[in-house]
Amino acid sequence: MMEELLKVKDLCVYYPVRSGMFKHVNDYVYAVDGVSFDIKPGESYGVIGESGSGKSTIGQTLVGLLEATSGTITYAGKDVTDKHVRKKMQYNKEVQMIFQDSLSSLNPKKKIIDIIGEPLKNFENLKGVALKKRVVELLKTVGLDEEALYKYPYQFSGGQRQRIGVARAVAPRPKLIIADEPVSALDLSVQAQVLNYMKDIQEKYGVAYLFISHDLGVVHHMCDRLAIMHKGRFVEVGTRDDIYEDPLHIYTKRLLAAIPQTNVLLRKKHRDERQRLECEYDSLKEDYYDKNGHVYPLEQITKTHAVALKKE
Ligand SMILES: Nc1ncnc2c1ncn2[C@@H]1O[C@H](COP(=O)(O)OP(=O)(O)OP(=O)(O)O)[C@@H](O)[C@H]1O
Repeated sequence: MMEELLKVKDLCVYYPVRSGMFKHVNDYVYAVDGVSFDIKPGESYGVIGESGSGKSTIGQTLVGLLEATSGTITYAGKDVTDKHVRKKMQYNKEVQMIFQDSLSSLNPKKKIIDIIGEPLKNFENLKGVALKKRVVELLKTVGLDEEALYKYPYQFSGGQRQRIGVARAVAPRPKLIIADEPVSALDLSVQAQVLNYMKDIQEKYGVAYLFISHDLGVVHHMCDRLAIMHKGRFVEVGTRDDIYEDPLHIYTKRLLAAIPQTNVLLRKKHRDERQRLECEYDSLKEDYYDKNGHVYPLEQITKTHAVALKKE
C-alpha cells in the first residue's frame, strides 16, 4: 500500500483573543479543532468550506506560518510538528505554498528571474547561466516566455502573476504544494488556464496538492479526495464521487444545493430542495439526525460510518 506523504492527526489551531489594558488572553478562536487527514504522493486532496471555516489556518500551519496548538503533523514518516525538526530536514524545500493574492505574495521590488530563482539559489545553489536556464524552463511550464525574466510583478495580469506564483512554488521540486484559493481572484476563463497548468505540473513532476477552496467546481476538477470543513472541523470526508454524487452530511448537501441550476426545467425543483435543506439546517444545533433517527455528530462523517450506522 502506498505510504502517506503527509499525515495530520487531531490538529488544533486556536487563536488567542486578548483584551483589557494588559492584553490578557481571555478567550480563543477555535479556528481548527481536531482535524485529521492524509495525503498520498502525487494525490490532490481538497478542503472545501465557507469563509471562516478554518481552511487557510490549516494551510498556514502546514507551511509553518502558524504553530499548531495541539495534534501532530507527520511528513514522509517523520513528526514535523516542531519547527526545529522541520528546519533540520528538507521539509521547507519539499512543501511549498501558492497564495490567493499573487500581487502581495510576489515581492514587488524583485524581477521575475530573482523571484523564481530565489529557491533555486537557496536550495540548489544554482547561479548564472544554469539558474537562468532553469527559470526559463519553469516559465515555459506555465506558458510564459523568456521576455518575462527581467520584468516586475506589476507588469503582468492577475492570471500571469498567479502562473508566476505556481512556477515559483514548483522551482525547488517540491513533493507537496499547498494551494490556498489559488484561482479565486481570477476570471473564470483564466481560472481554467491556471488550473490546467497546475494539472500539467502534477503529471510532469508527480507533485501532490492540498487544494484549499470555497469553490465546489474547482475542487471537483482538481481533487481525487476531499473534506468538507465547517467551523474548524471536517464534517464529511470521502472520494470525489462519494461527496458529489452521494453527500451524507446536511452541510455538504446544503453546499452542493447552492450551486446554481442551469437547466431551466429543474430550477424550481432545485429551489424547493434548497429551501428544504436550509430549513433543516437551521433547525439543527450541534448534531444532525437523519430520517431514521441516527445521530451524525457535527464531526467527520464517512461513507463507512454511515453504512455502519444503517446496519445497526
Ligand atoms: N490572526 C487571527 N486572530 C484571531 N482569529 C483569527 C485570526 N486569523 C483567522 N482568525 C479566525 O479563525 C477562523 C478561521 O479563519 P481562516 O482564515 O482559517 O478561515 P478560511 O476558511 O480560510 O476563510 P477565508 O476563506 O475567508 O480565508 C475565522 O473565524 C477567523 O476569523
